Amino acid sequence: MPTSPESPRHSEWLASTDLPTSNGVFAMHVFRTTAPDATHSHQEHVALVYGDVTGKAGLPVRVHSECLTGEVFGSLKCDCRDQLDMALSEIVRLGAGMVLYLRQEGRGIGLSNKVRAYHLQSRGYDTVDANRVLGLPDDARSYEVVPEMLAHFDVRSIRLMTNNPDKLAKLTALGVKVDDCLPVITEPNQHSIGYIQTKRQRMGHALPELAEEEAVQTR
Ligand SMILES: Nc1nc2c(ncn2[C@@H]2O[C@H](COP(=O)(O)OP(=O)(O)OP(=O)(O)O)[C@@H](O)[C@H]2O)c(=O)[nH]1
Ligand SMILES: [Zn+2]
Repeated sequence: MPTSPESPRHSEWLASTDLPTSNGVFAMHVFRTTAPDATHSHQEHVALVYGDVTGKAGLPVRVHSECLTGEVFGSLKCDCRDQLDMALSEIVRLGAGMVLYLRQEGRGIGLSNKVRAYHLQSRGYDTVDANRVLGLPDDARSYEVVPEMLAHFDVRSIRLMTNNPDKLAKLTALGVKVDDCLPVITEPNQHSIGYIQTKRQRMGHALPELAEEEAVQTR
């Protein structure tokens, strides 16, 4: 997936190191958004790479958006951390792949807006309507850095680890060659089941219909 020499670059490679993790040893590469007009400019994004990916076609790739509340604090309101863990262990099982970790907190609306949306959700709004009440888009993410990150490793095509058809459409529109999608389906708990149902019902995610009693009970 070469980026054309005429197209503006949105990112640059900055640094890399080996990173031993509970799933195995990954190579961590840091990129920075550079284009002045790019959404979330000057953010540092990460490619977490496992195995030999150079020149590969059909490489398993998870394009993952930052979630401080779930991934750092263990919030049970979403499935982001479970999806990240699932993607990392699946990539290791498959022998090669990468997670592109993009700093687009709260589907791109930022941390404070996401916390405002959570406050509205505690008053009964779902995740889509909470954003709308705040005058924000349902999904403000952009993925311009993705083809450039993939081109850095000369990745030819990917198997996209997602349930989200909008993410697939946006990546394809940017020239990313997606051979197929690999589902990333997690087990809901009583705090996340409404959020996961909203993804299915209002955002078109390819997820199974769930009954409330299927949620894992937590404290
Ligand atoms: N605005 C908003 N963002 C949320 C909420 N819960 C999680 N997020 C953010 O949603 C992003 C993850 O998006 P999802 O739609 O869950 O998943 P996805 O990556 O688009 O889809 P998959 O690839 O199938 O996982 C992360 O940036 C989270 O911070 C919420 O209630 N409101
Ligand atoms: Zn989350």
